[in-house]
Amino acid sequence: MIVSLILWTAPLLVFIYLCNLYSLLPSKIPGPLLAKFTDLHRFLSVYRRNPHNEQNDLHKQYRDRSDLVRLGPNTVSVCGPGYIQQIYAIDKKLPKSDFYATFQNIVNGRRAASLVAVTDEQVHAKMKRLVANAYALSTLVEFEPLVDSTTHVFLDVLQERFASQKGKVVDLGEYLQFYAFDVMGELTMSRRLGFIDEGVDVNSIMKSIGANFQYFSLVGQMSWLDKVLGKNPIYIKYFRKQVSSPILKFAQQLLQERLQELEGGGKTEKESAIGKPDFLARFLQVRNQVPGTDEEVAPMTDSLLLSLMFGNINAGADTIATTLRAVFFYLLTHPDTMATLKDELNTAHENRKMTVPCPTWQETQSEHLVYTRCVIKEAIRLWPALSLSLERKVVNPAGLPLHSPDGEDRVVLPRGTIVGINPYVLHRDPRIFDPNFALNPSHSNVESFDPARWLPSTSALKNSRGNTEAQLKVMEHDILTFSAGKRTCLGKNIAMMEMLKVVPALVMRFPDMQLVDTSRWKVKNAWVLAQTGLDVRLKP
Ligand code: HEM
Repeated sequence: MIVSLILWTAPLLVFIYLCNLYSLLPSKIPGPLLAKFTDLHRFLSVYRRNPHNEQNDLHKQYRDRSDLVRLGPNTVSVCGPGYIQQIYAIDKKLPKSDFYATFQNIVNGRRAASLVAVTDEQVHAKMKRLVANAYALSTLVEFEPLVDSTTHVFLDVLQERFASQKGKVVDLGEYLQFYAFDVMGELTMSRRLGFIDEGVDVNSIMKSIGANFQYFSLVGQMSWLDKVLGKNPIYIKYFRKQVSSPILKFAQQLLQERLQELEGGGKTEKESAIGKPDFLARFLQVRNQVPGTDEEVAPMTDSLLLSLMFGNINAGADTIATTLRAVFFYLLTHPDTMATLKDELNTAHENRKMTVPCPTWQETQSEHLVYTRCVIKEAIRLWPALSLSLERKVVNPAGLPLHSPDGEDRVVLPRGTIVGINPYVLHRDPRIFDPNFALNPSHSNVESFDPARWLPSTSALKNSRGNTEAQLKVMEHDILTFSAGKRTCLGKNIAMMEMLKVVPALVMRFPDMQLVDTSRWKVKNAWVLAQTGLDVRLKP
């Protein structure tokens, strides 16, 4: 009996011993037992589509011992005040992990990485130099009319199809996604993708992007899997379509049309091709200006143009849709917050401080819409659209030193470690987002939706929580929804503008909207923290 027990357990012990050798991490970093030996732990967590909550629970469980939690043999999740700088600051020079490489597209048999997915930092720097201007704050004013026009169509369609019939229910979550995709189509290539008008997922574009996120978020946990599956050279050579995604096909078709205008057309066509206020025109202008031989920038090839267009829609549509769904779910389940918001919007409108239905970007930044900004800020805190660890790889042979805020807990993560912060988890750390936590640790409100936490102590609003400027600054600095450092979201300003326009527009147009049934609200994390079941009566 004892012999057979030894025979059975010996291979297991050898396996555990070998795995431990493979693991690079200092043993003092706590975490689940399985994560010590294999990435299967994090793979299964994403497979269950609930890694945000599971990782949040792990950090809560181990917080007394460490701000670091082991998610795999060489993967660490970090949560605590002050770590964003220690990991994402530009001088840390940590490249993105192979998780992102799985997100790279295949165009004509070759990898075509979008800005988000490129892992070679030199290639990224060259690409970014080419296009950063197109995303600058100064271009917002030019993009504004494109957002406004789509918002007007959106409101009219909702009115006509749903609000005009008392009691009719709309899947607002789905329509917010139609809206977000159409705005990105308009901004990128001056063409709505047709979702709002048709009221359906045209050419299954949304479905296909959703399926990509589901696949990549999963294989990204064991990135070698992608090399034997989707990026397998034999599969790519013999079985994969030249251009696989419907949105890539659509973008390719529009790119060809625009290139024909530019190359074959007369003077006016050329001017129109390059003079449009969209991203594609800006990218084409760059192509006209920058000679392809300059070593500091990447040549603007057709394939790069396509990747940039695709990247915009991929990065900017589902993220905004998810955030807008969260905003409306929170508003509709928090009547007091909704009432305060309506009050602010009505007062601003009556005092001619806000254009209706869409406030201008300038108006959204004014003191008259301070609570509106707090609502969005609180939604992106509790519901960061991308809710997996934003992984980076330690490449410095000396490793990456990390220390707790008081400097007492110090660790050096060895070269080869994958380290990251999950915004969903960080944003629930009461040490950062509940300034009263130190005084009253058993009554933290960090998990509740409370826009007033962002109001300064000087605010005249009656429900101000009275946070000091210094406390607010700490909170602002630890918001990671749009990432940080040199890989920060380039579309952040555009995203904020879009949300700060459409939320007031919807609330003003449909002030009596009601949630039909909260039990249909379901959440699945495929990197995008997507929800379904936001059924609403716009006119009860
Ligand atoms: C609520 C909306 C959005 C959220 C939450 C969001 C979030 C993010 C995050 C977290 C990253 C970095 C990922 C990482 O570090 O691993 C990122 C990158 C990026 N986003 Fe966004 N995004 C949003 C909207 C947009 C929009 C509207 C656009 C385009 C107009 C856009 C374009 C990009 C691009 C180009 C990058 C890559 C930047 C680089 O690596 O240099 N995003 N976004």
